[in-house]
Amino acid sequence: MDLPPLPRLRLGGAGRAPFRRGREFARTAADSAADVLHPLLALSRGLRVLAAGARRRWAELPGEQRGPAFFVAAACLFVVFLLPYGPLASAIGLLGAAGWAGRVRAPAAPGPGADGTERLRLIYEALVPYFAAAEDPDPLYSHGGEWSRPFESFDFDEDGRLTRLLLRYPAYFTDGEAASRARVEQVLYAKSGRDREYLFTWDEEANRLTLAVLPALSTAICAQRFVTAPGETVLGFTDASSVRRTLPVLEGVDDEMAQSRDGSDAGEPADGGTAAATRDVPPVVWRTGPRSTEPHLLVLGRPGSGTTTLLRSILLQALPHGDVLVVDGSGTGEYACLGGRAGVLAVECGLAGVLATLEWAGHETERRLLAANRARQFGHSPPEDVQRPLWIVLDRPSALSHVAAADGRTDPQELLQVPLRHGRAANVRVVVAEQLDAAEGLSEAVRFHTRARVVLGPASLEQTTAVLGAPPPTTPVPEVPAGRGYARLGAGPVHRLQVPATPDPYDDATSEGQRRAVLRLLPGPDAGSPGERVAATST
Ligand SMILES: Nc1ncnc2c1ncn2[C@@H]1O[C@H](COP(=O)(O)OP(=O)(O)OP(=O)(O)O)[C@@H](O)[C@H]1O
Repeated sequence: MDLPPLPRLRLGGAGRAPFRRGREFARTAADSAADVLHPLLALSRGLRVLAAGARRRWAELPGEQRGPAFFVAAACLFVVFLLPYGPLASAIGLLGAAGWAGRVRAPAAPGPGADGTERLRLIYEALVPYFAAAEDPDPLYSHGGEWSRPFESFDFDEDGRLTRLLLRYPAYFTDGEAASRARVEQVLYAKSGRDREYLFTWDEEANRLTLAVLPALSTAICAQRFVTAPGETVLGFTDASSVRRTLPVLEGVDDEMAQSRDGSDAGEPADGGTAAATRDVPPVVWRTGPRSTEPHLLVLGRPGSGTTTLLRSILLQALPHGDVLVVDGSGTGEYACLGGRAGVLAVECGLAGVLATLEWAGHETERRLLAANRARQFGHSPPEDVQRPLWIVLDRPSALSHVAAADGRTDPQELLQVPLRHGRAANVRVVVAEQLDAAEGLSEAVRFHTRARVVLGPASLEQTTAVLGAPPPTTPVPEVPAGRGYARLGAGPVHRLQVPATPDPYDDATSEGQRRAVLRLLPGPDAGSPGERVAATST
């Protein structure tokens, strides 16, 4: 038998209306009264404060001084009474003082707490040897000194850990010298906890240094079509403070796959993790083309740091607008997914094939250069095939150089001279990835012409500085995820970088979501064989 429905409760019934109106009237009246009485309340509070202060002073006064003090006060009152407008002026003065004393003060900002104070004191003491000078008559930093003087502001997180510190330092500190800065940064890094990444910002004009804890860069961005202009390649993503631009990207493709498998349309993924969502993220964009000052790129990293992944990501972005030649020096078949695709002229790993391909690339660069020159002489724009970029992508060329030297053949890197030297005018871009410990095997031409640089994975400060030509602005990362590193384009600033995950779709370890994301970006099969394409382009 079905249960009968419960009668509906009438919560907002007509009988309650007079009560509600009465309550609203009482609230409005109370608010108005509070507004009108607010100055009076402040004055009475101020008078109470003044009276309490006077009582405390009187109580603190030694007994023998009370008589003279009373006499002086009475004399002053008498003089004021005799002065024209004296009583009125003193009444106004008293009301002013009461109003000031009775004003409502904003609650004081919460302090750093006992642990935080101790941490700040330790940091202060550790900085004394670097910021103190014996000749300074009024040192900002001295042993046992007051830390709150130079430390202008600071923030702690909910665990009581320092997240930001703004400090002053004396003008005589040599903040223009990298070594002096590095010493101070090292101390702050050690004293604030080595398990986080810090950004140091030196304001040399104002003698101020800011330490800020950086959040980890997102590792949930996978290969996808980025919203970029022609000639722009996204190397990865960085901090919002580092670049002014953002790109909308889809984050968490694995979650998206989990949802589509479950049939759920949106919201929480099946495992309770974060759902795939579009976010605006600051990118590191590398601009190539005839006007680019950094037409070629060098990527260095330890084995497993993600250099092949970055090259794959660049290739997938290049393919819709250009032709690519891939030289796989390690010969592990990590570019097999590109074989036979439209726009892929060749994927070579054997020495003979690599030499033939690079020789062709040299001639093709010269042909493009001549065609572009001729068009310019006649005042035309370059022919269409010259405007279509040619990408020469080499992974671990030093391994092939070694094989060539052992075999008495031409070094493949020698064949890169023409594309590297004239690539900018001929719309040819060279991308080289090499392992850090084999960087000495790179030719002079590669080192000289690759002005866009990326370092991935764990690397010492010296190594990173040597590759980028400038030290990174942040401290080493405690745990480096694959594809994490630094990028520098020409003489620009050094950016933190996280490369979008672009795994080999034929690798068994690749997740289903990422495999599909990469396959979706691959062009369809080429009509002719790769060899035919190279031959056709060269004629
Ligand atoms: N940006 C990234 N996000 C997620 N995983 C990544 C990223 N980059 C690399 N990986 C993963 O790290 C592993 C190594 O990457 P990769 O093969 O690109 O490194 P590598 O520097 O080329 O090393 P090796 O020369 O040994 O192949 C792979 O499993 C890859 O999927």
